[in-house]
Amino acid sequence: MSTGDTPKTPKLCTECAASKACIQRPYRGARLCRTCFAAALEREVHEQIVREGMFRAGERVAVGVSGGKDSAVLAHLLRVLNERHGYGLELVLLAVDEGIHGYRDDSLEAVRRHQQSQQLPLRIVSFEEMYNGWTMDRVVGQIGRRNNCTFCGVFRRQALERGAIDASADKIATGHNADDLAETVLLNLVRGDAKRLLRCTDAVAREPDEGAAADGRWIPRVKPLKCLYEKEIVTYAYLQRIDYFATECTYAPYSYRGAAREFIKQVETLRPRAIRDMADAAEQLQDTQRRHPSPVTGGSRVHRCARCGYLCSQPYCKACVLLEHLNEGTGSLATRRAGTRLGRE
Ligand SMILES: Nc1ncnc2c1ncn2[C@@H]1O[C@H](COP(=O)(O)OP(=O)(O)OP(=O)(O)O)[C@@H](O)[C@H]1O
Repeated sequence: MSTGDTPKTPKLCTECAASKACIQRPYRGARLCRTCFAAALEREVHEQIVREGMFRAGERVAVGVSGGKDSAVLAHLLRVLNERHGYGLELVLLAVDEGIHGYRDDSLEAVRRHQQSQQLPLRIVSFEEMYNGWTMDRVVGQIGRRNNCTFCGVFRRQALERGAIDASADKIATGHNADDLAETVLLNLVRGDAKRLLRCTDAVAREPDEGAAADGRWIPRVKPLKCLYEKEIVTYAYLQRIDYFATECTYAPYSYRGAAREFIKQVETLRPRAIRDMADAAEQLQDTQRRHPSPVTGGSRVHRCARCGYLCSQPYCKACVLLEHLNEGTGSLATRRAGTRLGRE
């Protein structure tokens, strides 16, 4: 046999030193086998939940599910950990139908399959019902493909909030992972939004954000998967045979976030730690700001939107401003003016 044909010895798991490693963890570099990896990931998410004091016994938690990998894994993990560690939570799946034909209708099928496999109650709310017939397909029909993600993000945030209130939930859990957080840090940086930069990596939202409250209630949001890399979530889903909808949103290629994602993926290939380090840097800045508060990054005054009553930092909330523009046929101007005042008022 020539040297070129020498079979490679499989790398063994650094934890048990017995089985073949299936993944190299991007942050600390450990190579783990299937069993040790799944155990480590579940332990880390549990530790994160406990460390951050994410939940209290008896709470009803609305798990935001889109049919994608992150929220499918989140729903699975919360159910498993809730049973294993006796958190005492009541879990309910909450899906928002943004009205994107050929994307959300298919991914909602995956959500319905998750409901069956997880045996959890499911609630679906839609843009069409909440925003007077404005599905994302209609929004794009008016404003085109550029900037439509702004509408989707603002409306979805409020839709999740309203759905959670209808479900009498105490918390909203989302499947944001470390890659999502790194993208958000970068986007806030390039937008020059120092306030959001400091709080965008919180595992538990500490204060209400735009659109994040109604009827005097504020439902805190939690991100139990914030330290996991996308690659780890995909591997875990594969190992646990969690099925999910893998197609990208029809409108994603035109988004600003898409550019940030590509950049971060490139950086990750050179330095895998970079993803977690970006979020850690934002957290360190936040710690410094708490010790030495500055007017630039301090909390903004929050009050009720004069139209719908949701909390906002401007006279009207962003959802109302965007909706008003759509109704007047000036949606493409809206992203420049969102958060200021309504056209006629
Ligand atoms: N249509 C939706 N309905 C309910 N929750 C949603 C919806 N879209 C997103 N979310 C929540 O917000 C999180 C982050 O959403 P994002 O748009 O970044 O999708 P993602 O990173 O592809 O996540 P996923 O893999 O779960 O789709 C999701 O994990 C989920 O918890």
